[in-house]
Amino acid sequence: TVQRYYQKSGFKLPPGPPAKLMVGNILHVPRSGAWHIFTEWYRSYGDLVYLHGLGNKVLVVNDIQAVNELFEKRWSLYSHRPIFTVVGELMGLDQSLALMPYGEEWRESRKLIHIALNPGAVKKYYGVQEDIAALLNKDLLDSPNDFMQHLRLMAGRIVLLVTYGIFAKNMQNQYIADAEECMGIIDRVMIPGAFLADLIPALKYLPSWVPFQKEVEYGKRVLDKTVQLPYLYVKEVFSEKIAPPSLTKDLLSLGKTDPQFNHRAMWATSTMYAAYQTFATTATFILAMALNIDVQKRAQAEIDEVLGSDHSPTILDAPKLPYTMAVIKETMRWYPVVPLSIPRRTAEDDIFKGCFIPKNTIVIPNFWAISRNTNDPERFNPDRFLKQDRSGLIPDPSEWAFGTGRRKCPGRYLGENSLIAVITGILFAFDIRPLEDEPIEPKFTPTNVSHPEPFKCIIQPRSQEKRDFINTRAAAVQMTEPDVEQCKERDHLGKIGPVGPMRSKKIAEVGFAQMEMERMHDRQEVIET
Ligand code: HEM
Repeated sequence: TVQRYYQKSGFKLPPGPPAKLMVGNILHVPRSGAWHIFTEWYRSYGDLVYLHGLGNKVLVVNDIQAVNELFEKRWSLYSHRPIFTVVGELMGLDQSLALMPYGEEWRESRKLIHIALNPGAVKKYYGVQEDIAALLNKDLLDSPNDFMQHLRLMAGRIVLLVTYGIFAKNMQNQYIADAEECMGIIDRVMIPGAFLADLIPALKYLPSWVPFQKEVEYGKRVLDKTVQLPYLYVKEVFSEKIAPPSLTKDLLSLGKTDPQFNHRAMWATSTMYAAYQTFATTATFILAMALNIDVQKRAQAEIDEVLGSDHSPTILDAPKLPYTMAVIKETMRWYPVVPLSIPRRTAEDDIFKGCFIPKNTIVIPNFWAISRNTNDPERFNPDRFLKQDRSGLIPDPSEWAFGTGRRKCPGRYLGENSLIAVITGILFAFDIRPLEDEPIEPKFTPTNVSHPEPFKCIIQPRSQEKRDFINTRAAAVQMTEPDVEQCKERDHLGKIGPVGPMRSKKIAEVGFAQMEMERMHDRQEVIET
């Protein structure tokens, strides 16, 4: 079909690596960490790289101007999401705002989430974010070697507090544990092509008897729990008039009771997966600081000079700390944690830069290539964001690392504030350095949200005074975890029935297709090597 349209339109498809054999070149893309190979292809083929195979069409866009032109100016064509057969259709995640197709339901859900996440509304969470940053510092003081775990808890705590008003004492908190499990699954399966059923949706109807179906069932169960339980908890305490401030409380206060609203509100508030991005960015920051002591010292000197040593930074101090803010921007540029964003899908055929882009093409903005499009890209250099004349320089990551156009990240203000609270708080209190006998080799996970692989470094309070300060500040935080018994699945599940429309009855039949395609994939590799 592509060929026919292409001939009819008289325009060429964008360039790309040649399709090979039956399965085409999509299967040549590593199933994860694809941004590296995409960026190599960018160097060979240019801003637009086209891949196709098995009836799938993928356009990788490697240039920020081109991404803006498509997603902002041509939003009506470029605001759909791909159909993720496995994680979306089969597990049910296509009911969430992030994967929903563009349209009325998406608009209504986005309006709801905007109530709590717009630039004005997020101000009411400054205190919560600063308190969580203070608790993080206390955890880093008590067990610095577990810093990755502490960053995870910090990120989960912020999203849980903002969306549901629930404080989590530790990672064993039921909601955090469910969300972690859920995010692990999403991360593994959300890369297009991670499951071959995503490439060949029709195969989900083939008969099957193998483990893939179990993964789908399991994923769906975990997703249901993660979405339902905290929402239902807030509903319960809201009816008792004891719900603390939160996005869910704001929505329940609208007084709508119809099942459609309930369903929409529950899915709109289920943004726990967003905690992963905050965790990934702060972990990247720790890594960058351990590798760039001079940058760290300069930011600490700025914080000391502007704020003195007995006043921990607040989010409102950000404008007074330009170098520290440049460190945050450079962290987001040096390693963009969502290197391929969340892809889009074309609603209709289009012509762009003299090339034909067919309807239903998956469009992937390659943030990784964009982040490398600057002088000496591997060097961690915050100064690149301080130059007076920024023309010709890489744009500020807040203009691209959260996406662009109508589906740009609605959590960006909240996310940026979390980064400010946490990063300035750590720089204020701690020195970070590598172990003397164990140099750090930076490695990142090849997952959809990519973060540093575990590494070792020393995180120490900068002085006895700072140590005392960390303890006093953390002791001042007044938060308690709600009764865990109320979080238990048995209290809530089943009260409102299935979370969404009934899913395909053929779920049980996907496995065989998956296995068959895996075998084809393996065979393909054998043929090529
Ligand atoms: C450092 C933190 C974060 C980064 C780097 C980030 C990045 C992104 C990116 C790249 C997208 C895709 C946008 C596009 O298609 O153009 C996105 C979407 C989204 N983000 Fe974030 N995000 C962050 C934090 C958050 C937070 C804290 C929340 C909510 C509490 C959130 C909620 C969402 C939602 C709901 C979407 C889907 C929007 C839609 O499809 O309409 N994000 N984010």
